[in-house]
Amino acid sequence: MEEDDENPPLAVEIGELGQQISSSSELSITRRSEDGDTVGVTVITGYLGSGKSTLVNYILNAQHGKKIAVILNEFGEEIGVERAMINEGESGSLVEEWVELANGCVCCTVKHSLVQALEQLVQRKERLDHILIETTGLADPAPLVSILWLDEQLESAIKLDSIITVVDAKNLLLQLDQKSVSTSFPEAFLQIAFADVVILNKVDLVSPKQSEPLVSHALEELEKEISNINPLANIIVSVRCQVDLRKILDRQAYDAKHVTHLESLLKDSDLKSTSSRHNSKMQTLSISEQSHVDLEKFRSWLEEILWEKKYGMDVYRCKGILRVEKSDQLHTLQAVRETYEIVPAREWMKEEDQSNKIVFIGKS
Ligand SMILES: Nc1nc2c(ncn2[C@@H]2O[C@H](COP(=O)(O)OP(=O)(O)OP(=O)(O)O)[C@@H](O)[C@H]2O)c(=O)[nH]1
Repeated sequence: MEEDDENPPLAVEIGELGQQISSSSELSITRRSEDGDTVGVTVITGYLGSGKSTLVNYILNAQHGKKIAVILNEFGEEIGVERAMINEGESGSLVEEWVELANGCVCCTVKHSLVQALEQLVQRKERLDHILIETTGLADPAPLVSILWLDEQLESAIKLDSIITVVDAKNLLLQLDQKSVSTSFPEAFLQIAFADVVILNKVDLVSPKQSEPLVSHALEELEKEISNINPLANIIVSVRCQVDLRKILDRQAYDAKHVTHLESLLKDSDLKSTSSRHNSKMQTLSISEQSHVDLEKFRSWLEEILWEKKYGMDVYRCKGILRVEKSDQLHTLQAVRETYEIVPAREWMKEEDQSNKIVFIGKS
């Protein structure tokens, strides 16, 4: 990139490779912007070639009036290839600011770099509304989540907004059937299991020579397969990732005070436990229980499951709504792997079903 004296590109120096951050408490992203707002971070994951870059480009070029920065991380690329791009909002014009992420996979080797890149972007917060992180080959977003999903009390300047998984409609079933080398599941499973939103992309390539009813049947099957893996994810069907941005940005999927992400739990009084036909070990377990829970006992029980794997369960994702003893507040439960949070969200409404509802997504 050419340097221009008057308007030099902002290249962000990133820390050394291999510097690991083991817990979110070591992080230093604690500055709050002057107006007190936090910047939402959306993690975009998905199988090779599913359409992640297409989505990022679509978001950057859309006329949404938001200033959005993107951090790109491509495993195995040369250092210097990656960049952060910022959409200047109103005009929709792109300003490229280069954030050079060191070579490596976000989930293991460049966490520190990522944190620094985020800090650099947040420092210039007055110009930013949202940050996208596009990842490649990220089978397990849990470590990333532990970086981004910070407690509000830490006064973080950034906030995990949601995890979006882009899925290739033509190849999904093949990808689910693939043998995995590094984990006990093909990575396509894990990416869907962790997603808050699944974009079922490339639907134009699903049986294009067949008649319309057959195509919609094929799509229904795909949606069913995704729901079997993760019944809590919102599924959006797309061609070239042209989606309604209101459905993917500002989801606030991890914001305890924002319970819309748990709408499906509230609505669905009859959640079913499921398992994917492609890998019978990947399961969803749903619990619905009317009695109030003792919060301390509940925490111990949950910690036994998440931390001690007491019942042999390996939980990737868990969401729930709790009816807590001696409280008129609906409490929300969120867990990603071992990290969990239970927070009072709002008062129960008289007309709603005041049951505890919990969904576990995982193994065994
Ligand atoms: N036919 C069709 N092609 C698409 C669609 N979406 C994306 N593509 C094409 O699929 C190819 C891969 O898309 P990318 O956006 O680069 O996918 P990616 O997930 O970023 O790929 P990697 O970075 O390699 O993981 C490109 O040639 C896109 O133009 C779609 O909905 N339909």
